[in-house]
Formats: sequence, structure tokens, C-alpha cells
Amino acid sequence: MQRLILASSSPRRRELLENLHLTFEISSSNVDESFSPDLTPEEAVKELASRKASFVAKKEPNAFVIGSDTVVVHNGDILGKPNDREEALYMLKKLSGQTHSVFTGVSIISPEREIQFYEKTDVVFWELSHEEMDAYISSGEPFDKAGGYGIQGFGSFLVREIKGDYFSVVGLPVARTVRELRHAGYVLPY
Ligand SMILES: Cc1cn([C@H]2C[C@H](O)[C@@H](COP(=O)(O)OP(=O)(O)OP(=O)(O)O)O2)c(=O)[nH]c1=O
Repeated sequence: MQRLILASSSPRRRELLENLHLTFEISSSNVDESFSPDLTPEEAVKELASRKASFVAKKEPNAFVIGSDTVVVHNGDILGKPNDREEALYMLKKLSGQTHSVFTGVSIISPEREIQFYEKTDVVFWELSHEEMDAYISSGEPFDKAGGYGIQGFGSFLVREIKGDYFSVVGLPVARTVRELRHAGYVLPY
């Protein structure tokens, strides 16, 4: 019997994987999320996804483990999660009226091998007024999210257009993930 483990403490990633009708367990991974500034965003998200999956795979060598990491990139700057109101405001001002890219990296570690990939989605924001940014920050939503917003929640009012996988913006490119799981040798029920 194959076991599948999601190496994440993100409730959004859990919900996205639940949509796929797969049986899986959750194990959060406590890893250092810093990375070298020499890495490109695609390298950085794959590296962090791999660190998260490896943390769990070391304890569970017979399971299939999925790790994932998301960052927002605007004009070459990589934006992680804002630590306070000021940082959240800085990010929203930067993204207002502009196009940015969301990179989500995924690592699948099977008993035999590791598969890494990433998805890039471009997101266009409406021009935001000070009142809108203020209300959004006061909702508390920016703080546990890369780039300081969540497309799936209240933050949906910020978004004008997207090009790419919506689910990757939320934290896990699910369609690509099932396909890569199959490549890794995981037997899907469909
Ligand atoms: C841009 C964007 C990000 N996010 C979230 C996805 C990720 O949970 C988070 C980025 O942080 P991550 O470090 O990728 O993930 P995490 O710390 O939340 O969870 P874990 O490492 O345990 O798997 O930002 C949204 O929920 N909606 C969005 O629109």
C-alpha cells in the first residue's frame, strides 16, 4: 500500500490536495526558509520545496512526499510573507496597478527518486487606493501569504487578470502535481 504525505502546515495546500480525491497524511516540516540571493526565483522555490519534502522523507523513506513553496516576484524582487503592517503596505504599493509573477515550486520524493518542477503564473493587480490597501491590511489576510495577499480570499478584489494556473497562486499547482505523482510511480485511483 503506497502512502502519500503532504509536507506542509498550510491549510490551503491541504484543501487543494483534498480536492484530488487522494488519501494522504500531513506532516509539517520545520526548515530554514532562507536561500542564496544568487538563485533565480524558479531555483529558489524548487530548492525550498525540496528542503520541505526531504525533511519529511528522511523520517518516512517508504512514502511519497510532496513539498511546495510559493514566492511573488515583481521587477526582479522576490517577496515572501510580510512581517508587519509596513511591510504589507510596501508590498501592496509595489504590486498596485502592476503585473507580477507567482512562482510555486514542488518537490515529490518517492522511495526511488525526486521530481522537482515549478509553475509560473502572471497576475495583474488593479490600481489600489490607500483606503483599499488599508482595509485589506486591517483584515489580517496579508500576513501568512507570499506577496502579502491571498487571491482566494478577500484579496480577490485586488486582482484584474491572471495568466497561468490559479491553483499554483494559492499554493499548489494541482493538475501538474497529479501528473508528476504518476510519473514518480504513485498509483492514482483514476
Ligand atoms: C500569492 C498567494 C500566496 N498564498 C500563500 C500560499 C502559501 O501558503 C504562502 C507562501 O508561503 P510558503 O512558505 O510557500 O508556505 P507556508 O509557510 O504557508 O506553508 P508550508 O511551508 O508549511 O507548506 O502564501 C496564498 O494563499 N494565496 C495567494 O494568492
